[in-house]
Amino acid sequence: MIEIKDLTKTYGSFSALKGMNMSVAKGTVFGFVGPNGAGKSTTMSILATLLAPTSGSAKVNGIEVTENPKEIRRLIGYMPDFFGVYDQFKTTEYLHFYGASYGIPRSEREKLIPQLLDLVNLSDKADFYVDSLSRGMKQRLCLARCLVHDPELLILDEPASGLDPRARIEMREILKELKTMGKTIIISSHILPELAEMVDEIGVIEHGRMIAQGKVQDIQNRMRVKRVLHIRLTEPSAQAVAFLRDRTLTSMVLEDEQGIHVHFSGQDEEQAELLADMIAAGFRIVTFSEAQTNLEDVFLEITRGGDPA
Ligand SMILES: Nc1ncnc2c1ncn2[C@@H]1O[C@H](COP(=O)(O)OP(=O)(O)OP(=O)(O)O)[C@@H](O)[C@H]1O
Repeated sequence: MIEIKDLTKTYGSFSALKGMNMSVAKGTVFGFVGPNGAGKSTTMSILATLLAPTSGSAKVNGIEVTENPKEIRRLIGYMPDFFGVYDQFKTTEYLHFYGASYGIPRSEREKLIPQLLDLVNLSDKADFYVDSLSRGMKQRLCLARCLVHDPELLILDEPASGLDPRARIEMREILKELKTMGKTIIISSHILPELAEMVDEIGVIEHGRMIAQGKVQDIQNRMRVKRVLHIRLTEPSAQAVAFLRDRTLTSMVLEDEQGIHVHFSGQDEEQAELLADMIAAGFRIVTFSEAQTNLEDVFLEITRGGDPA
């Protein structure tokens, strides 16, 4: 659905994108993550045909975005990170306005708009002024606006930003529904653990380059060069700490009231060996577990610098 190759964007002498590569298959929900200023919005604006790239290629459904922007706009629904919502309109009028802009006849819009309002849980606000909606409701209305022409691809720039936890959950539920409808969705966010639950793939962008892309689990596995092990013995043991510090695959061995925490750079086999060796050495182990890493840890690990590959 999306194929980006060597995409660059410079603003004056500043390079916001320095050779972006990214591909997203049809039907995928793709989480676009990266620190502030990494180039997420720039990439999304180029895909949405609102910004011209400096060089490189960005295709949606095989069509170069710069060559046929009109066709691209039929294919995509774009939700920017900042948007205005014409406060003097009522919710229904607002959607009629956008529907009409896409050339959808009134009779069709009359059927479509109640369905869209239902999808984004705003049916009870159909006759309210946009001005009177809460921020979360306005975000949902904006999402409905993106769906008016039934686009295949949704480009959502931080759709959950500024929402309270409850409103974020509501937004997540709507996105899940859109996924089941077969839409391809690119969503940028800083709320990474939430993203992990709903995306099929993530792409991590830093300093204008994609530094890791793949299935959430694969990236997590790749990044788990260092596992954090937690070992609790029947009683604190300076010998166990010394034993662990002596091993080649361990680092940062620390003991606190919860037990011993140790960074471990081996894989499953070596981890099993470590446990067996500790038991053989006579340490009385109560628990030996691996701390779960989540997407937040992965993100921090990756963006700490360097290419994880
Ligand atoms: N119009 C512009 N003129 C000059 N620099 C710009 C312009 N737009 C963006 N930039 C710069 O390009 C870089 C990438 O910005 P972009 O908005 O794409 O980042 P982002 O990853 O979306 O960040 P955030 O998470 O903060 O929204 C930033 O350093 C930004 O300051």
